[in-house]
Amino acid sequence: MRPEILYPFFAETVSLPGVGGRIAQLLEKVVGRRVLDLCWHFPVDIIDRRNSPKLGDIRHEQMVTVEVEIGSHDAPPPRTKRPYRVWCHDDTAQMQLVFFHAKGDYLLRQLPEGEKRVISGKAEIFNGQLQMTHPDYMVAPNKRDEIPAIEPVYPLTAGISGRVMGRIVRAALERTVELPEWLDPALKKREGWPDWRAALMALHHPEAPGDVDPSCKTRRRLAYDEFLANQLALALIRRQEKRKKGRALKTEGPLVEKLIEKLPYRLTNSQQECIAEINTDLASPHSMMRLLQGDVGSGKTVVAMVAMLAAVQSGAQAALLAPTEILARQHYDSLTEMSEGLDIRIEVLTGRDKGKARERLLADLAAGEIDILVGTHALFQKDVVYHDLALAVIDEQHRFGVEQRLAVAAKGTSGQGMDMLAMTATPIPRTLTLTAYGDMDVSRLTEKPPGRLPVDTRTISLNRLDEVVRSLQRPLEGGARIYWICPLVEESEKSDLAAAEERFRQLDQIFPGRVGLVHGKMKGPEKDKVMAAFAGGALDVLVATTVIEVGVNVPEATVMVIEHAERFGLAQLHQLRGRVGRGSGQSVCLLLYGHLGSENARARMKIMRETEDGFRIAEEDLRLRGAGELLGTRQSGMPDFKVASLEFHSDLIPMARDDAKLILQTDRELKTDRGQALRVLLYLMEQDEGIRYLRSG
Ligand SMILES: Nc1ncnc2c1ncn2[C@@H]1O[C@H](COP(=O)(O)OP(=O)(O)OP(=O)(O)O)[C@@H](O)[C@H]1O
Repeated sequence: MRPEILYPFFAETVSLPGVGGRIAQLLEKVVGRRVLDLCWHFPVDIIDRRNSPKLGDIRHEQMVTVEVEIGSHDAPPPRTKRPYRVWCHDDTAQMQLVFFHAKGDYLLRQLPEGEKRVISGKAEIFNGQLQMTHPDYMVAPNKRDEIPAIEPVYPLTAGISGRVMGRIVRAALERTVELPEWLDPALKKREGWPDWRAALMALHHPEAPGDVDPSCKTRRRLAYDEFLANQLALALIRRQEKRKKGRALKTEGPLVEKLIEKLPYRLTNSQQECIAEINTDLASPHSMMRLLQGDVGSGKTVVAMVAMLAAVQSGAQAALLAPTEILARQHYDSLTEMSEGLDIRIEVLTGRDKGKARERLLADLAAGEIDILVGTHALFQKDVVYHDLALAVIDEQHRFGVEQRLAVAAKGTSGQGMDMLAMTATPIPRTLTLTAYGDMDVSRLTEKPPGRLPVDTRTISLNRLDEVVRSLQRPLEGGARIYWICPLVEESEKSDLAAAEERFRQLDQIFPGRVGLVHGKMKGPEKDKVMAAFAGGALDVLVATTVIEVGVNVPEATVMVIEHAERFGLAQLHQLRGRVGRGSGQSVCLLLYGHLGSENARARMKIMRETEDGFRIAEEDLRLRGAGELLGTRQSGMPDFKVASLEFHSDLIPMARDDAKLILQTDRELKTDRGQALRVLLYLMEQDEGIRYLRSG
């Protein structure tokens, strides 16, 4: 149960003064529903109103607070678009105050002719005339104090102005209370970190530009708190899993032997090493928590299959969780193909399966008649009951946080530990794996199957689109298959779709009957049909939005065209490029760029040309990642943090991990004063799933 001291933090924003239903709704979109969410809504900049020059000294676009005398009002004739203007002056110059859609009476009251006023806002010089449009503040000189010297600038949403957002956040902060200190005093002292509430207040009341810098000390304290909560939660869950009686699976047996015998290729050394590491875990009576990290196309599927067969030949079941329906079905197809002649039953279950068929499948699953179940999140819904699930494989390009992990663990046979194998193609740098996986063990596929040629990557301006399209003729005649990826347009799936549809029509005119289109808004079966046609060679060009997840495996595809490549993050580009170069043919990746406005975009293109090494790309990605600049960063499979930023604070992660470990060694059930405070922290950061494993205290 959430401690009472935190109640104010979890109150709804509508309970705040000045927040009605409409504002609460708008807030929910960008910030969230609760007071707590407002606490984490930090300013990104400041407005400094301390500059108070004479009118004659003002520069264009300067933020100023000036004392003036109000002159004449120049109201526009009715029903014209002209703005309302008010003249004012000091002893050096004149300035025009400009108001659109203004109410004259209101302005006459606010700015009576002949009176002094203090005005604050951004001044501009327009055709030689000094003016200020919609000043932020207009007060009588004796109320000058009402104008804040420095104001925080918050990220906004349409419908809520900066002023209103500032007021709402301040109202939320007033509700907050000091919380017991959960930090180790020595650490706090060493880092020079403030108390928790003081840190929160300071971040919302910046006094200098440095105070809104995410790497400032105050922000680091709160980031550390969040990492600490994350690491503690993971450690608690891991401890709980370890407490369960694990089971030893038979890693050697007829199924695995047969599979390896009939594979059309030899396993790479790297695959063999990973299989050996996994086998050691499976064969031991402890639960496995392992991450299989392998670059795109490194052959993770067969490694997972070997592990799943170990479960099956031990008389138990295995499940494979894929991030999307397409991938679930693709995994299902490739596992089914691999299992030919093995006499096992593999089935697939996604959100699409409903009614009688689903019921039958669930009945068979509960009866133990299904050996391997592949699917999406539907695998872990409440009514899905396994006969005896021993291994869950999570092929994960998406979030795999604490909650997801618990949902998976809940499907094991009661009281028994379950083995978990997470697979990721995102080569996340080591420290970062800690945030998603805690101290999970890691196996790495460092080698790609032999005979793969490097992908020839080129960057080309979108201005040369026609040329690019023409150049596809040759490879198509040679039997190549081509992916054409249309970019994600921020927050408007509609226009994504429109762009993709237009490109589809255009290409279809040039290569009639050979082009297919898949996008996120399509129904599952429709998508499958197009994918199958492309995989089978009935279609040669596949136009797709990136919503179509990236894990597809069509070894015959050798050309990848990515439109507006500059809009993608490095990790995503790498993933997409990884769809080609999976067979023995020479592959090409064409990165079509629109506008390489930023340094960063140029750097990303350059790195893509230079290397195919996923680890190098991941490091560069992290280095270059401008917060919010990249689309689709969520796909990297990392948990979302509210305060901490992987870009600025990742050095704190190992510290938090060690701290969490030590805490649980010395205060196993979080019973000491600090332990109690840490419980509060876990609830505050909404990482409290692990608390239920503590003896009450
Ligand atoms: N040892 C091997 N020798 C030759 N080909 C292999 C080997 N292992 C796997 N493959 C083939 O390589 C291709 C890629 O394998 P797989 O789909 O498992 O990659 P992956 O690691 O899942 O990559 P991604 O994350 O990009 O989907 C498949 O066509 C598979 O049959």
